[in-house]
Amino acid sequence: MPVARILDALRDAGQLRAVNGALPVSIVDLVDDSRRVTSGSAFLAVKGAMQDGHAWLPKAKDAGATLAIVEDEAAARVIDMPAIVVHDGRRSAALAAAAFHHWPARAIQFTAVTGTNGKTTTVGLLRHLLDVAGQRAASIGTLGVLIGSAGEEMPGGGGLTTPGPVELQRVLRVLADRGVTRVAMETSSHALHQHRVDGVHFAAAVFTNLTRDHLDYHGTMEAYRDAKLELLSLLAPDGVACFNIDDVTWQHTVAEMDVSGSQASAPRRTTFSALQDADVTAHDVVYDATGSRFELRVRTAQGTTQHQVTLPLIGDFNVANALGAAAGALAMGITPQDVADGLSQSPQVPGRLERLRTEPTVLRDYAHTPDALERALLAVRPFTMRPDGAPSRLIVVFGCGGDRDRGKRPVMGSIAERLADVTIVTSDNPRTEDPERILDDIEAGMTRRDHQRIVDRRDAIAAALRMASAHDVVVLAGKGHETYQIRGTTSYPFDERIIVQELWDAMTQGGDDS
Ligand SMILES: CC(=O)N[C@H]1[C@@H](OP(=O)(O)OP(=O)(O)OC[C@H]2O[C@@H](n3ccc(=O)[nH]c3=O)[C@H](O)[C@@H]2O)O[C@H](CO)[C@@H](O)[C@@H]1O[C@H](C)C(=O)N[C@@H](C)C(=O)N[C@H](CCC(=O)O)C(=O)O
Ligand SMILES: Nc1ncnc2c1ncn2[C@@H]1O[C@H](COP(=O)(O)OP(=O)(O)OP(=O)(O)O)[C@@H](O)[C@H]1O
Ligand SMILES: N[C@H](CCC[C@H](N)C(=O)O)C(=O)O
Ligand SMILES: [Mg+2]
Repeated sequence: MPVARILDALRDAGQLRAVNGALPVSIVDLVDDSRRVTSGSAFLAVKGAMQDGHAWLPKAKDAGATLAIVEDEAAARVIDMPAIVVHDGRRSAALAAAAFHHWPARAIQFTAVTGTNGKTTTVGLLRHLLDVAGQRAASIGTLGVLIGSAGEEMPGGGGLTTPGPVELQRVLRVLADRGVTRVAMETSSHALHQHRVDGVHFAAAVFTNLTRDHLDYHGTMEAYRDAKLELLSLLAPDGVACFNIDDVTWQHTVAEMDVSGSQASAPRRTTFSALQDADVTAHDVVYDATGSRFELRVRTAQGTTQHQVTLPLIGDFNVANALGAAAGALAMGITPQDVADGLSQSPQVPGRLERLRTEPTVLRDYAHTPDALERALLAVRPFTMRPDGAPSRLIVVFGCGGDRDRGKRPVMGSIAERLADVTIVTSDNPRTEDPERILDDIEAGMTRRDHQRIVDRRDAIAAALRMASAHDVVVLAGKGHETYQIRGTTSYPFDERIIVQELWDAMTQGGDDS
């Protein structure tokens, strides 16, 4: 790939500061991690959240890198490495990667989904809606890269909700080459703050909700919100911002935009709501143990239309996610009737209130924030019932991830004991923290003292299964689709679908392996 193409892209974006030494005419690869350098590649040194990539320049050179892209001119000069010097390493990473992969985003129309919860579910619904409307669609997010309504898995994404800038452009190139023309993408606050998606212009951006998470990284809720709102600057000129106005933050944002609405800079926008007047709304919602039924109303300049939806996803929050997906799909030109029909045939989203077995009902769910845990437990409560109508029990097994926002732990402890009949506090992904201390943090928010504390998550699940009677509901919260548990810096196999099956077999076949 000619280096001139990268130089042009950086110059056009105002990022090029200087060129040092004799640059190679072409490079074979472009990477932002010295561990991925191969002979003849370019190494992008990024000043990261944890460390400064410039420190890895000598290693990159030893591994065969022939070009450095740096912010810090001296770091390359001192090891005599040809360098392109840029103003902002992070912004330049996304642009250089886009140029290296020959601007794959130009062949694709994008919808972004951001918010604390509901992103994975919403991009899954969008992928399905766009695909059944006849457009080859993919989604990128926590579940990886999935293509088509059935969600064919494609390797890539690097295990992040939003891939890093270099990986993202690589993935987009593969998708474009495979004929994908529509992509629904989770855009995390980390990604927006770190400019991972710069260079992608979104035809629609869906804002789901904003509740507590990631304060370890952003510091305050205001900074977290502002990171999410960075998405507005990535909207295409005629792009549409779709806001959930049942969320107080986004309601305020829309109100502020309405005040400044005459300004040319205000983006086009639509609103969605399950509770109040908006452009896309749900009426007469009826919930049951398999999903919900509602009337979808779509208001446009031409008037309002009504469409019946039978949504096969459990819980009121999934009605909100369906409305967000509907708003995004409508902004992408899908007709309201196709949206309603598509929602009624939605595939399940792995690990989101996913039923692993019945009698007792065991659900695994990805609730790892206070709001998600509350919404998930409230959604399940109506279905805890014996055949004679007497209540049965809601048993929750949950923990909190290590090396993540500590402040959410006691809040989640308090929510669990308020909303579940039995709470078993256990580990999520402890990462490099002491698992017992994480449990201490959770318990600090609990006052009832009648919960169980079982640090080993497999043992905790076994205890829940042992105590559950046929009509009880067990919710395994926090790990959802994950098939591993991170202890220290190692990922160990941990698939709750398999674990529940194994434990159940052991219990019912006489042996108890817990
Ligand atoms: C805090 C954070 O967000 N870190 C992410 C970020 O790293 P960074 O750019 O800040 O880099 P860094 O770790 O400080 O290192 C600086 C530079 O040195 C380089 N390096 C580092 C070591 C080495 O040996 N050689 C080397 O070249 C790194 O590749 C990097 O370019 O960008 C990298 C990709 O470009 C990510 O891999 C990395 O994810 C870490 C592993 C992570 O755990 N991230 C989580 C918190 C995250 O991003 N989560 C969000 C949101 C989740 C959600 O709400 O859904 C996500 O999008 O997944
Ligand atoms: N709209 C919503 N509001 C509140 N909670 C939700 C919503 N949608 C889903 N949830 C809950 O949050 C969990 C995570 O949902 P989902 O994976 O769709 O969100 P996400 O934003 O992609 O999460 P992550 O930030 O981890 O990628 C679900 O398992 C469910 O418990
Ligand atoms: N995207 C989220 C996922 C959290 C999943 C949960 N199982 C945990 O490990 O805390 C994060 O990286 O914070
Ligand atoms: Mg997600």
